[in-house]
Amino acid sequence: MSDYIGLNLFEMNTVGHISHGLWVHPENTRHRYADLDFWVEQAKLLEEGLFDAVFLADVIGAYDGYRGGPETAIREAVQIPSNDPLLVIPAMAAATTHLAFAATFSTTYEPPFAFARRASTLDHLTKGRFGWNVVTSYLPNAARNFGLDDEIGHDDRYGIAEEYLQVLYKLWEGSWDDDAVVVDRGRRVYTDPEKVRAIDHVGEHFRVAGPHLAEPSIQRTPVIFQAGSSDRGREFAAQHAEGVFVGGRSLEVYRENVADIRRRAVNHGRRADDVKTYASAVVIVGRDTAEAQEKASEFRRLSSAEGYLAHAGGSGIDLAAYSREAVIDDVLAAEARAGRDSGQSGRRFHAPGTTVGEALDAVTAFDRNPFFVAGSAVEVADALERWTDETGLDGFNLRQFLTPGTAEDFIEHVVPELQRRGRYRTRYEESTFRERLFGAGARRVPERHPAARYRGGANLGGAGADEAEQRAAG
Ligand SMILES: Cc1cc2nc3c(=O)[nH]c(=O)nc-3n(C[C@H](O)[C@H](O)[C@H](O)COP(=O)(O)O)c2cc1C
Repeated sequence: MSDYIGLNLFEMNTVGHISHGLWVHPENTRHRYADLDFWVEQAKLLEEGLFDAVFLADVIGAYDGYRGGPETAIREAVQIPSNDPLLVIPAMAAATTHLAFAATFSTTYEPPFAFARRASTLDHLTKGRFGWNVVTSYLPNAARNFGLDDEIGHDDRYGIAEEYLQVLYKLWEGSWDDDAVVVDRGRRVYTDPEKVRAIDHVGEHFRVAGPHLAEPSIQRTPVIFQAGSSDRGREFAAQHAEGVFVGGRSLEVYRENVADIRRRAVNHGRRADDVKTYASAVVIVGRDTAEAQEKASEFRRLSSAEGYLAHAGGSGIDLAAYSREAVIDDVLAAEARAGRDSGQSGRRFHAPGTTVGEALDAVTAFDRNPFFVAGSAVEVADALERWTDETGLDGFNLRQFLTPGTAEDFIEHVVPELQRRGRYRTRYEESTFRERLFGAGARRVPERHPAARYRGGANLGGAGADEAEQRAAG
């Protein structure tokens, strides 16, 4: 593990991502999210601050579970209005040379072929600085936007995601040889057809002929991120992810979850350090403790409890509809009986025995996050060091209160402090995303990653071969 603490800015192409209500703050510029200059300015700032990456979340539906409709989310700008995360990346890439870009895209609703090409295009345009956060989506409204009456069941969504990745790996890794493009003007051969092949994938969910339309990009497979917290989600992450967002109620639980994901990765034939682990960092920094605390009070005052409730209700469970004394476990059991998927919300709403009232307070209070620091640069750096050293985490996704204020403050105050301690880079070295995480030369996934088995056109064809192998592996 590198001594450097990894740092991504947690973003979304929207007004209100996770700090609800703060768009009203006079210094917040979130209302500019639809202006390309907003993204270019941010990218330049983050590159000055030597960040690893900007990480773009995404959802493809409205949060309509709270009070029976989307009105609160719409009024409070809770992830709506929102724009496509992929489309702002080329502009940010053109304004920078090192900063990487991880964007979220769902495996549940759009078939894989078009996304394979979009991702390859982004990896080309960013010169190997593209990463993909694989999600299966959790909003019931998203299902209705894509022709379904309701969400596909949680584990079935992961089943689809497995096959989705198989198709992508075949296209990215197996369809074109590295030396396929020859650009031989004399012989009039642009690409050698012998070195480009169909994938002829026939599976339970997808039939994709190929060949891939994009030629090999620098990384081929983008750096894969994942944030699953269920058992199924962790297994998926352990097989595929190179960066994992870990959650937990306390430092100790983070430590267990980091160890758990590494153990699972090893069980899948990977190395423990093939997976980088990240936590959300909720940081408010000031020139001194008092200034930081003052900012925190102001953020508390401007926060929107309704916005947080609309966000929490997006999974289809409206906690506010229950009495404060009700116990979460009973609520989730009742919701499950009513056919609603309570897995994700259940984990979000915390420990067994928690009441609805306690959960509502936690959901609406940013300072209940296990990693919350409002303090001086020294205090913030102390906390970042302690957490990485005591949990095995590799880095953090910095949550924004103000744009660009949160990142500016962090870069002005915390970055130099971490650099003094030898815990933060003083210049970029490698500029592809995977090399930034795994060192010089690691542009492509390693041999032990499941994408590598399609290299050179091996193992293409139906999904049957993969399934037989998985069964044999137990
Ligand atoms: C830091 C972080 C970022 C996430 N970003 C997104 C996102 O942008 N879009 C999305 O649909 N889900 C997102 N999720 C939800 C996860 O993909 C996942 O569904 C959730 O953690 C529950 O895990 P499970 O799917 O294994 O039940 C995120 C989760 C975390 C912890």
